[in-house]
Amino acid sequence: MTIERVAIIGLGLIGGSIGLAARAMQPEVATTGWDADSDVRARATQRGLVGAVCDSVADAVGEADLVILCVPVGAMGYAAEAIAPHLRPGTVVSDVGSSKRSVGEALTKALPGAVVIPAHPVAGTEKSGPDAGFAELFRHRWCILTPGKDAPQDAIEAVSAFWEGLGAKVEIMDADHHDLVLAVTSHIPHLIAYTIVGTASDLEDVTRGEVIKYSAGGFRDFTRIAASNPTMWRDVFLSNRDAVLEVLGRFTEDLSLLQRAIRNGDGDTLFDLFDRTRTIRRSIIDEGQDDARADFGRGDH
Ligand SMILES: NC(=O)c1ccc[n+]([C@@H]2O[C@H](COP(=O)([O-])OP(=O)(O)OC[C@H]3O[C@@H](n4cnc5c(N)ncnc54)[C@H](O)[C@@H]3O)[C@@H](O)[C@H]2O)c1
Ligand SMILES: O=C(O)C(=O)C[C@]1(C(=O)O)C=C[C@@H](O)C=C1
Repeated sequence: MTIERVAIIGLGLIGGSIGLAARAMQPEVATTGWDADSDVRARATQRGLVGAVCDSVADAVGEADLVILCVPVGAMGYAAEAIAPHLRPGTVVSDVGSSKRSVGEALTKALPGAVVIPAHPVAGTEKSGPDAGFAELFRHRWCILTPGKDAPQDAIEAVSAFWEGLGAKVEIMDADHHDLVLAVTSHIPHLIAYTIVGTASDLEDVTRGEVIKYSAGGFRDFTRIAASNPTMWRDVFLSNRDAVLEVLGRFTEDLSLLQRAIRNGDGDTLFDLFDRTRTIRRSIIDEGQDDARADFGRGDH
């Protein structure tokens, strides 16, 4: 199948970035969009996030070959129910949710008989809303597709080609495996950042303002992550509960080992871990996974 018309539901950071990227890199594809928030629709029109920002969800999706739901994970089921009566036969429905098992189930339930190809672009920033999107967001970044085993191959290929056309690299994965991997690489790191910034803030009285005053280094990096969208991340943790709790259990065990090493003056344990993690950081840089962040200034502001 060929994708000639794409509808984007939710015109915040990710939906807006898809629209801008498609308009810049696949100008032959017509883009429509809709957002539940009228202020977002107005701003999306001003910024030209999609070719046409529609006044109704029906107008946005009615002619689409591909509809991409770009709303918080907890709203995916509602968004799918809203588009369901307006889809024509053959339209492929996808999403960009950060967790995949529960979203896939919600979409399949709300859209019986429709072709559903869940997706997750592993690219983003701590910003949100219609002003946050930019066309280069997905360049050189992974987009993971988690189609069910009965998903038609031509739809998988069409969605893959669309993402590759936005500059992304595509990988196919089982939804449960995705949720475990992303719990390790994305969800727990965000939880750790939220925790340390919250703990530091609670200690403000003890340190008499010095937490903020001297937050030039590592702590500042944590505050960027901890500034991420609260609605989005609440939904991610509630939707990926099992994998997050499993990884969190392992993490707290490892933290306890470090606690014991510090108490016992066991420098070898500390050094061995820090040496190993430095190697991991270097291998990530060598694989070029930091290129896009460096190129497009997504880091510290
Ligand atoms: N932010 C990231 O770094 C990142 C990266 C990859 C994937 N994601 C996923 O992308 C999705 C969107 O995240 P975002 O960062 O673009 O959020 P965002 O807050 O920037 O945008 C979400 C938009 O969805 C709209 N919306 C909410 N409910 C809706 C509904 N029922 N119908 C229509 N519009 C609705 C909101 O008004 C908002 O404009 C989430 O599922 C998130 O897990 C985010
Ligand atoms: O770079 C960031 O700020 C992000 O948080 C992006 C990030 C990530 O953890 O890597 C966040 C959530 C997504 O689902 C995908 C990407």
